[in-house]
Amino acid sequence: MSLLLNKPEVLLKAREEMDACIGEPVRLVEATDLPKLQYLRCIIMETLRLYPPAPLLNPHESSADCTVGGFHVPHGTMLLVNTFAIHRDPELWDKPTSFIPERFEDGKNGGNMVIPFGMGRRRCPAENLGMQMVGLALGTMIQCFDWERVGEELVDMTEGSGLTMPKQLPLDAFYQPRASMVFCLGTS
Ligand code: HEM
Repeated sequence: MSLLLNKPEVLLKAREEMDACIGEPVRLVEATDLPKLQYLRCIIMETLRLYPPAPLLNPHESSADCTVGGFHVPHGTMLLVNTFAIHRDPELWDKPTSFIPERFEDGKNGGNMVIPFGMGRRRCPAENLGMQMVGLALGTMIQCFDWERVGEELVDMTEGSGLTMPKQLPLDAFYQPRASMVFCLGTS
């Protein structure tokens, strides 16, 4: 949400995709809509690229001698994968620190590695569940509310301390229900 508030044109594009996908009669976004909401998916992937909740994957241990990228890795070596550095490598990514969901459009990402869920046998077993949960939560917020920053200045994206890359300052934003969605939000 913070990244979207700093780039309202991205928020608008996601909203347009959502409205076009759901059509009439208007209803809340559902899990079955998510495969069609490709731009929403790009936003989530770009967010996970910039702010992977596990910037350093769990420590892994090599179970056998092997050679990876020309480096000999003996059996029993502890391996720490720096997802944060891989996702922002300036030799791989154009404008690595910029939020550009379009880089994931049409399934393209320049062949670069994006591994917010890890990889291999110990990768997150709940990747699909995680993507659905985030897709539905973010999708509903985009679909149902109009969002605005509290002032002219951009949302401060400074990272706080912690294992999962929390923001230093919690997000403050103005939001109100969209007139067309009020009936979906319940009034009792
Ligand atoms: C956006 C949401 C999520 C992200 C970004 C995420 C990311 C990760 C990462 C990076 C790992 C470590 C992979 C590695 O070390 O190679 C992991 C492991 C794991 N995750 Fe997730 N996860 C998410 C949601 C979930 C959810 C919702 C569940 C459970 C319902 C879950 C259950 C697990 C489990 C059990 C492991 C350990 C797998 C193993 O060691 O074999 N994750 N996750």
